[in-house]
Amino acid sequence: MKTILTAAQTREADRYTIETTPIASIDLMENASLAFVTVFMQLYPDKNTQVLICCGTGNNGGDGLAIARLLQEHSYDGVAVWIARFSERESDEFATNVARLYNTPIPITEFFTGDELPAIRQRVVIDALLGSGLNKPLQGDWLRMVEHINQAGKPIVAVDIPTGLRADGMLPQEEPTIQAHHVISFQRPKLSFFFPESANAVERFHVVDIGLNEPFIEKLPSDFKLIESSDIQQIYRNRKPFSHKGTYGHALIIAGDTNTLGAALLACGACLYSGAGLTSACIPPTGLTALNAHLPEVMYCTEEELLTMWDRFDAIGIGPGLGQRISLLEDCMAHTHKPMVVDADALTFLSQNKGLVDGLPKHSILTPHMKEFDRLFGAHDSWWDRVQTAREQAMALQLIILLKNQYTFIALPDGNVLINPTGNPAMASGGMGDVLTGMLTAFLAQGYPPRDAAILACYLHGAAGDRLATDSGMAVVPARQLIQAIPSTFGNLFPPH
Ligand SMILES: NC(=O)C1=CN([C@@H]2O[C@H](COP(=O)(O)OP(=O)(O)OC[C@H]3O[C@@H](n4cnc5c(N)ncnc54)[C@H](OP(=O)(O)O)[C@@H]3O)[C@@H](O)[C@H]2O)[C@@H](O)CC1
Ligand SMILES: Nc1ncnc2c1ncn2[C@@H]1O[C@H](COP(=O)(O)OP(=O)(O)O)[C@@H](O)[C@H]1O
Ligand SMILES: [K+]
Repeated sequence: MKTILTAAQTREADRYTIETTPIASIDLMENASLAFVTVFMQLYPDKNTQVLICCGTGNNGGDGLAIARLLQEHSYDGVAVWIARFSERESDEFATNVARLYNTPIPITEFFTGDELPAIRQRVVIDALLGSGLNKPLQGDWLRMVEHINQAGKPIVAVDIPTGLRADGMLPQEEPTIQAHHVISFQRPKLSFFFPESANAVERFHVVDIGLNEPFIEKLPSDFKLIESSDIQQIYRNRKPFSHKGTYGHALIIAGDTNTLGAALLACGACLYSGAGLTSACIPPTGLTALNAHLPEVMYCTEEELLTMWDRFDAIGIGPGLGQRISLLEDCMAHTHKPMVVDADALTFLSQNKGLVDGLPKHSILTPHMKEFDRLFGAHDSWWDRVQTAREQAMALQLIILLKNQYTFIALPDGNVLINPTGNPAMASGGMGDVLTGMLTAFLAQGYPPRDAAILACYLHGAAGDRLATDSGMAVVPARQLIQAIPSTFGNLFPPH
């Protein structure tokens, strides 16, 4: 897992690296600029691309100047530089890079307060106006320049962070920023990239290693950790020789009502395809034919039969499409003390009966989307506040709260908040959450501790969606199709020995 840093911690890591390694600040800037250029050249391999690099006079601007020089050295002949001279101050590294740039043929135009800004004719703009040194909202000439660049309608590639965007997670809704198509960020993604309020500023981000001291970074205190594929490799257990269905647990999905049976089928399908040894479905009798037709591997269980069967299940997932059958949640809580997965209608029921939340088995996994979360824990104006509440409630209630979004936040009882990096907007369609519930239940049934089950399910759910969107070119990924992609996603990540 990678620790996500605040802007202040990044400066600390910067300082520490310079003090303890034989590398000068200007060379660190050169590393960063080289790393930027490597990714930029993959994005825009045509060396005839006309590129305008807009620089401030701090270190972000210093990066921009070095990038201009490096692109020119790589035979990009149409590079031009603008320098925004709206501040008296310039950093030492900026000054060094200006001097270096004057030894090249690259045209440089400087703009002072009130200067008119010419039309932008280049094909791509690199934004190196302000970086993580931002300490107030944009205004005056800075704001005018940022709006001018956005209005040019050209693809923008931001250096480290789009100008105007705060690095940390607390983001006011209305602050103007550069609207970047790509952000090439140094060493770590900024925390703000994972919050929906940054959607206008960041379309896609890439992270490049610039050589900051990793052991130092990983010791810095942070509540936020980014899940990586190596975590999944560590957690996931391949299926064993001589194992049988009993090895992989018996999962129960309590879901569906007369008109919402699809949700139950999706959750059961996901549970089956995620490797539960046995899957049982407690659905209404009207759904039996559909269950047999669509998922013959899944067993049916009536509400009455449940009364004598609770002990047979290794894990229970409850809620998708449960509708009027919601009293089953209380039955379930009365009879099982194992961590369970609580989703959808079961969450709504909890928000109407808040006293019940305390009675959930410890380390149960709650999977609210934004609206379900706010119904349960109160309205929130920003995602930062919502994530803070998730963190506090996960600790107070000793539950795992999966706050679902493009980047799902996994708030753990120990106060850590894990961020899942996989998934994409092709997955934004009904039933996707039901699939996640099925996956979570399957991993609990297979004996993964709840924290590991949460990490595995979120990561693989998103990774399956990414495979379909990226490798198979699907613009929209229906939930049913995602289920079918689960086994091959496992297979690709963990090839059998
Ligand atoms: N850390 C690393 O690992 C490495 C970092 N590197 C690079 O350094 C970048 C950070 O550089 P930085 O600290 O010089 O700040 P930067 O963003 O250029 O701002 C400059 C000055 O602008 C000002 N200012 C602030 N807000 C403002 C506003 N709204 N409107 C107007 N002015 C505003 C403020 O000065 P003040 O106004 O407070 O005097 C601030 O000091 C980082 O993003 C990365 O690109 C790499 O080179 C290599 C290694
Ligand atoms: N833009 C997106 N990028 C990645 N994942 C997404 C995106 N939109 C939705 N998802 C995922 O799809 C699921 C949606 O859950 P939910 O809203 O409960 O769906 P439903 O109730 O229709 O089953 C979540 O796991 C969420 O992370
Ligand atoms: K920038």
